[in-house]
Amino acid sequence: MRTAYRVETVRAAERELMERLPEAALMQRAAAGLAAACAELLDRVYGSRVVLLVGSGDNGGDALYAGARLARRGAGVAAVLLSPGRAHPAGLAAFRRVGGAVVEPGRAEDAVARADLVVDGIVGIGGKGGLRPEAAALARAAAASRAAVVAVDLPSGVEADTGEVRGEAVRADLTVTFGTHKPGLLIDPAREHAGSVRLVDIGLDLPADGAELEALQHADVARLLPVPAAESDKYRRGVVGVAAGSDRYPGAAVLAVAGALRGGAGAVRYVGAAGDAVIARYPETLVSATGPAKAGRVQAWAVGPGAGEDAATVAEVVAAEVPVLIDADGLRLADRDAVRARTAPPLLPPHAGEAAALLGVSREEVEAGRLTAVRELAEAYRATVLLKGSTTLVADPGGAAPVRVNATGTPWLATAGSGDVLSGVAGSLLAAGLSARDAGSVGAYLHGLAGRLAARGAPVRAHQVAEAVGLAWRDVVRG
Ligand SMILES: NC(=O)C1=CN([C@@H]2O[C@H](COP(=O)(O)OP(=O)(O)OC[C@H]3O[C@@H](n4cnc5c(N)ncnc54)[C@H](O)[C@@H]3O)[C@@H](O)[C@H]2O)[C@@H](O)CC1
Ligand SMILES: Nc1ncnc2c1ncn2[C@@H]1O[C@H](COP(=O)(O)OP(=O)(O)O)[C@@H](O)[C@H]1O
Ligand SMILES: [K+]
Repeated sequence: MRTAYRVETVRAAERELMERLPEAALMQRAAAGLAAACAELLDRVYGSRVVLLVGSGDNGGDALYAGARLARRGAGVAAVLLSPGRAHPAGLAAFRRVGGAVVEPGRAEDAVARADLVVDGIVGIGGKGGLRPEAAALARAAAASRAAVVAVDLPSGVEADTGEVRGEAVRADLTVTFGTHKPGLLIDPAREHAGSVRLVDIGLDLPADGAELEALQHADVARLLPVPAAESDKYRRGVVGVAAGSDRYPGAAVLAVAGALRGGAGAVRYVGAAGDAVIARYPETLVSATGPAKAGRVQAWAVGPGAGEDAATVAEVVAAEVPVLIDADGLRLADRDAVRARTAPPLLPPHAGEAAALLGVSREEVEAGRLTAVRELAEAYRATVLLKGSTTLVADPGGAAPVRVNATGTPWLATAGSGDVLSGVAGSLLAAGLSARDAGSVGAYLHGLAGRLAARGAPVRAHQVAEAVGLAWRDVVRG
């Protein structure tokens, strides 16, 4: 499991560790990791041109100490000091001792333009809001130059705790972060500014139950996948009910069933107007002619994809005793009070547009503040909410558990019907006995990986994503 902690938790762990260590030891650990990552990126340190962008806090201190290390290895290192009188004194002294140069005011953008590597030590976890104007000008110069950009701890200007980017921010090729990931490194739009992320262990002791975010890895997913035992039969493996599709949108039913057949349940039962289309494509489906309430034994329902205006079916599913997933048209048609009144919180997987409609805000607002949006929705609907998109987030109501983040996906998944496949996969996992939180996050993990495997860098259709879920499953199990 990969975890990310909020700034206040990082600072508390840092204080506790500093009491036991000699002065500046932590910063030296950070700088050593940072310099090593820079050296790797440069390939040849000797003779390379490195420019440090140095703010007035400890983030700038890290950059200065790392710059001193690179200078000792023969790089030509110059520092741009944003507030010359307030740069980290010991870091600056160490940098000057090895012959590091300070760039004169007025020459900074020119130096950045000619650099091989720019180290962004403007601001780290002490940052507030977007970059101030002088810093923003340097970020633009770095983006315009051919230099590689390495961010220290975080790309300057992004919000560490939320992943929001409220103004201008540095765009890095690599971010070297210390002690733990910060939420902003895993959630868009900030994640996109970070480039690839390398974590340097500086010995911080973080509380096991205090993470803000967690990201499942292959091994975590492998442990959660439902695997039939010797005594299993199709009922024990779980029957998932899919209530989807309409005369107008029969394809959504086929795609949701395609996902459900590959999500680990023992059988898929279908109710709705698209029974003929479903059975033609998937003869293994149990098609019922009734509504959900009379359809027969089901351990979980997935309702909503392509449902059109069929509010009655959605209401029957919302009233069901078993776990339910409510998606797409179902999100619009479901009665909020009935959703909130359920004993077992349902799983709701909106995309940003659907989430915006449920919250009564704009889509842009949801995309700019994904973490806030997913938490608010989970509270408003007393539901486990899976907010889809470039970084998928899964939040439980109550706010106590870390939000799960999934990054296995690819933008190729932004294709019509791929969300219907996810509904089927996650519904199937619910029927197999996973909690809403696990079904959502394991479903998103498999679906994202399936998208990647199916696309391999080219356009992909939703059906191919469903077909690749088995490949993703095997990939996870193999480790
Ligand atoms: N907390 C930890 O565990 C460790 C922290 N270290 C480093 O220390 C950093 C935190 O240092 P600080 O607390 O001194 O804070 P920072 O250096 O992150 O930021 C504070 C400085 O940034 C300026 N600033 C704030 N918002 C700005 C904006 N929007 N535009 C331009 N400038 C802005 C402030 O005026 C202040 O001078 C970490 O990010 C990391 O790089 C490491 O040295 C090792 C351990
Ligand atoms: N930029 C992106 N990067 C990664 N995954 C994405 C991106 N955009 C969309 N997706 C994924 O693609 C799927 C699209 O679902 P959805 O928007 O509901 O499509 P549809 O309604 O056509 O089925 C979701 O799983 C979502 O997370
Ligand atoms: K930084």
